[in-house]
Amino acid sequence: MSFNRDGDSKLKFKTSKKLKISATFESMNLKPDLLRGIYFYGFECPSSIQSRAITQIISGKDVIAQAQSGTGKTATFTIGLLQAIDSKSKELQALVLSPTRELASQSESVISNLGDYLNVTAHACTGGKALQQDIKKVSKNCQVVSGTPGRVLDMVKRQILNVRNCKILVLDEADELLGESLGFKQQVYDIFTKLPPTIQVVVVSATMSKDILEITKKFMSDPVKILVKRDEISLDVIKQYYVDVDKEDWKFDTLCDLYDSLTITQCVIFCNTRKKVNWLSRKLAQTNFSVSSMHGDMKQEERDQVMNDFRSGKARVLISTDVWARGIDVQQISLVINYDIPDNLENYIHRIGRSGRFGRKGVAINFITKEEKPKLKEIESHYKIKIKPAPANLEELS
Ligand SMILES: Nc1ncnc2c1ncn2[C@@H]1O[C@H](COP(=O)(O)OP(=O)(O)OP(=O)(O)O)[C@@H](O)[C@H]1O
Repeated sequence: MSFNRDGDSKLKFKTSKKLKISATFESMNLKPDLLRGIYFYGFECPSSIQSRAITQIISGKDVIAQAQSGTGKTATFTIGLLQAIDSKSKELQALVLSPTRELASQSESVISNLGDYLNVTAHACTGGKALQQDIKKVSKNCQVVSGTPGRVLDMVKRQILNVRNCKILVLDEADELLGESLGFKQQVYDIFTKLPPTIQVVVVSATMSKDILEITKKFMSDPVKILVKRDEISLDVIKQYYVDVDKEDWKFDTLCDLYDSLTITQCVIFCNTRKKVNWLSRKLAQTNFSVSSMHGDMKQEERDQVMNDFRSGKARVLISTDVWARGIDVQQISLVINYDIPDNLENYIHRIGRSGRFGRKGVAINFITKEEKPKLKEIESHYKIKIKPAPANLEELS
């Protein structure tokens, strides 16, 4: 009933010394059209990770960039790779890998937007869609690919994706891509072996265990490291609570009591299995509560529809599995509910990080049965945080 520990209490890996901090985007010596793209996108000042990591990426070094969820890691690697793109060459020059299709598409959209004035050509290569569409897109003019490992590897093996001039590889949510649980590790290695030996590697995540850092030694050379201590990973802007539900059966009633607060802005409810997501959505629908749901067993068209509805605000409450835990950026989410406590320590941080984006306020509520109590304690001691009991009047939370 407890989490796997990585034994990283004596962290050997440390943030590199004397890192230059750029207080403004102007001071980063970016291409004028890239700078225009950044301002047009609405960014004024770089975040902490952006002011440290972008110039390191631009210098061509391998970089490990860890920063809390919602603090702008996507723009960090995007600005770095866009600066490296040679606009005269129409060949693939940058490859971004992500663990989910939705995240790969989201990153493609950020790359295309920030690179708009550079006329960058980017494409999302993700599973669940006809390969034919990808072939068409990447065969003529595609400078950046953002994809999931399975689809990208397939395209590289079939020589649809020509990687011979690829200069930079980004592993987003790197600890998930390089961990043992989802089976991406081998695919990522296989892709890596096909890339030019001079490839620059950038790895990014909010969570980075010692084991993962150890693995990066195999394919990164003397990387610049920007790391976050464990007790600083959890964001202060996200208030964390638990509700003692004692028995599993009581979770549903607690959720129904909360429903009005869920719909004030937007909310994500996490369950640990696809089956439970289906069960909970059905049960809420029967009780006349309007909810959407998404998990990895659904058809891609359905997943796309749910994403569109949720991003547009048409759907306000989303029930999902950990397929939604990482990276997805919807600024209006102010509440995350862990209907079940997640199965690993990292995903706790990623799940609650769907709220509290870029300094906004967020609330996370954990439903805890007697059996789940030890897991909550472990989360508290691992991240050195205190998760308080939710106030009796849950309205007070928002
Ligand atoms: N410099 C900036 N100024 C204003 N907003 C920013 C800036 N950088 C990023 N943002 C916004 O902050 C939000 C979160 O950024 P992003 O999704 O890159 O976070 P992240 O660190 O990758 O999070 P996660 O760990 O969840 O993947 C986005 O909506 C993004 O547009």
